[in-house]
Amino acid sequence: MLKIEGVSASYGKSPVLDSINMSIGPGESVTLLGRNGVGKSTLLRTIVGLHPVSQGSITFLGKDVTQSPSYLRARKGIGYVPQGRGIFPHLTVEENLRLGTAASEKKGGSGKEDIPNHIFELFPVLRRVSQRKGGVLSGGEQQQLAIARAMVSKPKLLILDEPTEGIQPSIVQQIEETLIEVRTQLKIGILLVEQYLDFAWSIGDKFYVMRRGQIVATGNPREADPSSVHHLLSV
Ligand SMILES: Nc1ncnc2c1ncn2[C@@H]1O[C@H](COP(=O)(O)OP(=O)(O)OP(=O)(O)O)[C@@H](O)[C@H]1O
Repeated sequence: MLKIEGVSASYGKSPVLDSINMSIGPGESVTLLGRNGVGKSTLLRTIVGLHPVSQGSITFLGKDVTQSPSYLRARKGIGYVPQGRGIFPHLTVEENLRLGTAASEKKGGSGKEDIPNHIFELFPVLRRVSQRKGGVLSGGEQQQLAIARAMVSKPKLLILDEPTEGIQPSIVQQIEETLIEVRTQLKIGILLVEQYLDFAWSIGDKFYVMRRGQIVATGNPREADPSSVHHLLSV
């Protein structure tokens, strides 16, 4: 579904990504691990079209999207939940969700469409707080809103940048259960950047470890030895 081949990127003259190769099959769940500053968020930003690549290609559903603007990638089915959530604090939960419909390909993106029912089934708490402003929600509720907003446009691949950052453990578990449902019931692929290894392990079909802009290991969490991954993440 997503293929990244030889992707490099930089900030000015500083190289950040160095010949990254990665693939995600339909409905597959992939976690990207790595210490702070190794380039994980930058890689996600190149996939969604918010940062240019200097070399290599990104193919989504068989089409080269390397040069496509981010709104077209969203319409093709790439949903994105950025680090820090990126919700609109002064808009209500419902308004935030309606903005998510603007990325939808079929509806033409007027933003006036109904919020699909399955969103409130996946995130029951959002129905209860639908008229509250995004900014007054708890951290966990804001994260659920950010994920729900990306889901409104019915993505085929959902990309999440550290969804558990700054969230209390009980809510982490809720988010984990929601993502498992997204994958198993809705058959949506997931690419997840995560520092919290247990969470990454329970969700992923495949993992990649990044170090200094390169992929240094990949494997299946069910077969890999977690201690060797711990080691890679600690050196
Ligand atoms: N806008 C920017 N301009 C210049 N350098 C940047 C910019 N954004 C990130 N960097 C640098 O690029 C490198 C990779 O950053 P990136 O945010 O992709 O890493 P990360 O692995 O996601 O880290 P974290 O886990 O802390 O979010 C870091 O050295 C960072 O300082």
